[in-house]
Amino acid sequence: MSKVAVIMGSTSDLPVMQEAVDILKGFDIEVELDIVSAHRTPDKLFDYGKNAHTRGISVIIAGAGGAAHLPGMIASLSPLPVIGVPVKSSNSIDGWDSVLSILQMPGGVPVATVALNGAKNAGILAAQIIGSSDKCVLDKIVAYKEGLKMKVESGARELKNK
Ligand SMILES: Nc1c(C(=O)O)ncn1[C@@H]1O[C@H](COP(=O)(O)O)[C@@H](O)[C@H]1O
Repeated sequence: MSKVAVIMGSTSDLPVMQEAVDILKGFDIEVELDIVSAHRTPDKLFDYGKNAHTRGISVIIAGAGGAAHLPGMIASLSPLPVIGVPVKSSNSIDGWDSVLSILQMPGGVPVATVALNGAKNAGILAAQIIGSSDKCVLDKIVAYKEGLKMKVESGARELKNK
């Protein structure tokens, strides 16, 4: 069974990153949660990036704020797809520091960057990557999208009846 790693630079990122965990669990996808910091725990970062694929992990979601080097460094070390979540941390320059650190990767080392604090979309994207080769997960994504459509339609009906 496929597993997604959700890692972040600090426990202070957890309120944002929890949204990725919740949506993945909603798709019945196993999650490995950890704190890894390129700046504060560089040895752990190297070990994590080099070995994640050997533990049955299929996708890595990495969230960090400020000078957010974690997603890019993990992408440099791992052969797995990495989804980066820019986190608006308390000391940030309105989140732009994190967005630009994660977004502007050099050629050859992609990080699929979602919106600021966009951990929920990171979780959905990870599920879609797994779903491209796992029919069971794909069916759950189809049902999820159907739910989104029904919600909009019921909102539109309510509006018409006002
Ligand atoms: N950007 C990074 C990295 C890294 O990129 O390795 N490690 C921690 N941090 C970020 O520092 C911010 C403040 O962290 P603290 O709240 O622990 O001071 C967090 O948003 C974290 O992701």
